[in-house]
Order: sequence, then C-alpha cells, then structure tokens
Amino acid sequence: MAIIEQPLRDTRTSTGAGHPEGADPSIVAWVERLALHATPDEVVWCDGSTPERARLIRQMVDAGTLEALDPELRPGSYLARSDPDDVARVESRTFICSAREEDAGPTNNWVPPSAMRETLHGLFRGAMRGRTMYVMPFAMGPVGGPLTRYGVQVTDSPYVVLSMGTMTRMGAEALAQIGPGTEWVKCAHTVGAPLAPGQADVPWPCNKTKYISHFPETREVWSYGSAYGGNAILAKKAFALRIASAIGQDEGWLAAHMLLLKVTNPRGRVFHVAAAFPSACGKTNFAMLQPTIPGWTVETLGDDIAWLAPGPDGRLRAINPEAGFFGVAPGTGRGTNPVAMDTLTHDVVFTNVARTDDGDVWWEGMTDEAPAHLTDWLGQDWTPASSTPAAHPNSRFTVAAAQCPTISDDWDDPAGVVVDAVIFGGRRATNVPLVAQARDWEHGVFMGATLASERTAAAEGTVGELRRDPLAMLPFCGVHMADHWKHWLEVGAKADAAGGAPAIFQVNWFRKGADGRFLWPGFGENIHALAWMLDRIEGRAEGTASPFGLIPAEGEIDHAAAGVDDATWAELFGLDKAALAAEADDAQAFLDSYGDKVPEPIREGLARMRADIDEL
Ligand SMILES: Nc1nc2c(ncn2[C@@H]2O[C@H](COP(=O)(O)OP(=O)(O)OP(=O)(O)O)[C@@H](O)[C@H]2O)c(=O)[nH]1
Ligand SMILES: O=C([O-])CC(=O)C(=O)O
Ligand SMILES: [Mn+2]
Repeated sequence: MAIIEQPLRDTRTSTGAGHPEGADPSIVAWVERLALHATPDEVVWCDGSTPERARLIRQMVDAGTLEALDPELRPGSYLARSDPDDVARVESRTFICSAREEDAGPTNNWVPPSAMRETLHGLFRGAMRGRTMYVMPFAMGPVGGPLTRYGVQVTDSPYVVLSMGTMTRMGAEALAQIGPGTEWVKCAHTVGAPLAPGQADVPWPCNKTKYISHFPETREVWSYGSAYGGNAILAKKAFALRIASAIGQDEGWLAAHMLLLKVTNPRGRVFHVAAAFPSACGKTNFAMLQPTIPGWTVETLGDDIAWLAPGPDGRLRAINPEAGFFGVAPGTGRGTNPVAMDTLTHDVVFTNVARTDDGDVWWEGMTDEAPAHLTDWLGQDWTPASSTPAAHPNSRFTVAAAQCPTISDDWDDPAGVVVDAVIFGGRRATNVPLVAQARDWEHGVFMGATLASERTAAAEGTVGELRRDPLAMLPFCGVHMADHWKHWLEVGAKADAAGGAPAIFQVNWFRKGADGRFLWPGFGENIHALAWMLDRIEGRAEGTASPFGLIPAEGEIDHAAAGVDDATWAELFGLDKAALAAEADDAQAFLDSYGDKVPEPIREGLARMRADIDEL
C-alpha cells in the first residue's frame, strides 16, 4: 500500500528542528532507517526536560490515556487504565534470538535471528502510521559512571515515554555520553496500532499480536504490540536484565533481578545487601523495610535490578541502574509499606488501580476497609459487594526513586556500593525455612539456581503454581541459564580470591500453616531475619546446620518480639523428611533438564542436601 511507504513528513526535536546537535551519527542513522520503515507522522527527540514531561501529560489527558487525580489529594499524579488484555508481561511472547539456540537455552523461547528479523520487519512496516515516534536516549546508572550503560529507545507510546523518563536517566545528558565507539543498546518499540487518516485513536492502543524479542549478540530489543511495563519500558527487564546478562557474561559482571539496600546496625556498622526475589515476591517491600527492632535503620538504593561488578579492589560492587520504581500497588498500605505510601504522595503515574469518587486512588490492601464506591480498573462501578478486585492484581505505580523518603545517600554513587550479602527468596507455602545461610558462594549459587516460587500476577499464567525460578531470573535471562550459573560461580570465585565474595542467604516470608495463613508477619518484622544474617557476617551468631545450610540457633532470633509464638516459630523451620525428599527429586529433575551443562558445584549442592535429608 502506497500510504505505508510514504516518506517521513517531518523530522524535528521537541523544540523545533532536526535531530539534536551532537547526536551520534550511529543513532541518527538508526532512527532514520526505523522512521522510514515504521512511517510515523513525525519524529520527536526527547530531551527529558520538565516542560517535555508536562506536554506529554497534557496530551495524554486530552487523549484519555491519563486521568488527572485530585491535585489536592495527589498532586501531579495520574491514573492510566490499560487495555484489559495488556496488563502484565507476556512470557510466552518473549523471545531470545541468539545466533545459536544453545545460547538461549531451554528456559527461553528461541527463534533464529533471521526469522525473527523477517517477522519484525513485516510487523514494524508502517506500524507507527498516524503516530509520533519518540526517540529517547537513556543511561542505565548514573550518567558518566564506570558501570553505566547507554541505550536509545524509540516508541510510539507517550505513556512509555513518561515511564522511561521516570525509570531511567533519559534525555540530553545521556545522549551527550554516546559518542563514537560507545556501545548503546537499540530498543525499538511500537504498540502496533497504526492509524488510518481520520481514524480515531483509543486511550490505550496495543495489538493482540505481541513480540518481545531480544538479540543478545547485537544488543537489540524489538518490542511489538504491548504498552505494559516490562513489555514496553525496554530499559528495564529487556535491557537491564536480558541484554545485560549477555553483556555481563562477556565482560565479567552480573545483571541481577535484585533490590539493593543499606542497613546500619545498632553498633553503627553499615552493610549493603542485594536480594533477588521473583516478580511480586517482595523486593520493593524489602528495599523499603522499616525495622521493628530499635537501633536498626534500612535505607533504599534500588527495588528491582542491580548490576554487580568487581571493583578496582576485586570486591563485588553494585549499582541500581534504574532511576525509578515500577512497583506493585496491591498489598501496599500504611501497615505493610509506609515508606512506599510516603513515596506515592505526589507525581506518580498509577496504572490499573481503582479510582475513588473524590479523585484519588485505591487498591486492595491500601486500607483495611474498601471505600463504599469506586471506579474499578476497568472503569466500571465497584462496591465492596463486587466479586472482582477493584484494582488489577498487577496494578502498578511509577515513581522517581529520588522521591522515596528512605532513599540512601549512596543510591546514585557512580562507583556503586560494596555488596556484603546476597539473598535469594521465593514465595513458598511449604518446606523452605524463614532464613538460612549458604555454606559458601558455591552452595549459595546452588540455592539460587534451584530457587522455586509460586507464580504471581506479574506475568500471564496460573497464579499460585510452583515453578523453579533460578536466581529469580527465569523470565529475564538472556543467555543459557546453566551458562549463567557457571558465570555466577566464576564471578564469585574471583571475588573470593580478591578478599571476600558476599555471604549468600535464602529467605522465605511466605510459608503457610495448615489454615492457609502466612506463619510469618513479614514486612517490618523481616528485620529479624536480616539482623541474623548480618550478625552471622559479624560473627555474632553461630547458626545450626540444616539441609538448607545454617539456620538460626535457639535464641539467636527473638521471635516473640516479632509476635511469633514458639509453635509457629518451629513450623517456620519445620523439616518434613518425605516432603523434602520430594523437593530434592524435583530439583534433580529440574537440573537434569539442563543435561551436562549443570556446573559440578551445583550438582554437589544437591547431593549434599539429599545426604542431609536422608539423615533426618
Ligand atoms: N506476607 C507478606 N507479603 C509480602 C511481604 N513483602 C511483600 N509482600 C507482598 O507481596 C506483593 C509483592 O511485593 P513487592 O515488594 O511489590 O514485590 P516485588 O518483588 O517488588 O515485585 P516486582 O516489582 O513485580 O518485581 C505485595 O502484595 C506485597 O504486599 C512479606 O514480607 N510478607
Ligand atoms: O516488568 C514488569 O512488567 C513488572 C516487573 O517489575 C516484573 O514483572 O518483575
Ligand atoms: Mn517491585
């Protein structure tokens, strides 16, 4: 069709003419090629400025994509309702297109790069017709920092521009860092909803067909058909985890699905902790933990992604490559996460939460009692008698990290922070104890590699189903998972040789009793587990051996202070021999699915666990 091939009408920046001065020719050429192919009506280079943000918001309010919340109650804040079919990551439509299938591994959907390129070429042709193509240069990490990486995302979704502006350091400063020879990740995104001349737009354009495609070798992401979170904010899961895991493997560092926090104990000693929990399993909450034990303070560095790299002294240092939080709304309330509530008082974009009659937001768990009337995430009337949730279970807030009252003064230190402890955790109703310490780095990587968790609403699929989620990276690993384990072992061995790899722990806040209720109060009380871990590092706690590694010895955690009685405490560490044997069998089958690629220390970890279970 002629109209699809029509040339670009207008190329201008948000302030007027041409691409920004100094834009690297490699970016300009890529953008021009894409624009000629996707045929947007115009191309706008984003500078990341406040007026630009204000313009985008105004435009989205006019288009019905955003609803302004009451400026008295929630200043500068907006509500977006997505298409009901575009509410979460789509793992079945997420592809790793490495040159060789074996580099994607059994946990990823693989399509040969040539075939995927052909598919995408077809889909992107004319895909932006009737829309604006925005060009967003961005930095992952503090601009100019030694661990920082750069990317450029194009998108035809203003909602994605707004999100990228919060989640990354986006705009002119990032662009200025990309010069000849700077590696930058190409992130191409379209909602896949071209508009014919005169055709009316919808508030949340998207397409039933979705492709979230990654080319690890050439450091590219191509995303089609969705505007939702991890499918569309390509700096986040796509770049900072999937592409970065491939870059890290080449360069000797780790891209991890981890929050990052700083904790100071009553004696004034400071620790930095990185923790990997699968999606919707407590990272944001743990990063904002308000300790219930006097004398401890926790500060926040990041809530979702950490890059861990050997520093000049060989010890592992970490940065949070992001600049904002894309957090789960349901369950967030004054009682559970007051820090998040204080972060969300202004300048927030909420997606798929409910709206109150006075122009504020609400979601399940924000308050004990629901308001008498709401407009639900679908835009329908809702009352407490309604049978469906008012907010979508994967409804989210997007907010700047700098707005968090517990943000740490070193959160944007370009050199990163030395990591003292690494934690793996999942959502496990049974078997897995509240807290355990790995015997050493290798045992810790075994713990991480065999991590399992019940599925959540963060991705399509059956909520509650148990699945192995190695290193909490199952949906986010851009390389063969077993190669990734090997890489973890190698990075740890080097850090050990340089004077000490972080100690590794495993936690489980989600164990349930026979009545189906959580045994552990969680949230602020999680400090009890964290304090024990740091006591272990300081040599103030001994621990006692278990099949999971060292668990707290009698009296090392004051569980009564957490409101947990002796019987419940025993249940939190209960060892059911038959269930654990079945667990080990399941882990075995899982490892066997990787054949002979499983590194020996991981097999040994399981063999040791089996032997320990046999002795129970
Ligand atoms: N019972 C219990 N629930 C928790 C705890 N921590 C978090 N949650 C709940 O788990 C859900 C997800 O928590 P988040 O902290 O948003 O999880 P996340 O890992 O940041 O999720 P993503 O942003 O999807 O990666 C929320 O509904 C929380 O209220 C805890 O310690 N105990
Ligand atoms: O990526 C997303 O859509 C949301 C998120 O943080 C996750 O699922 O872990
Ligand atoms: Mn989170």
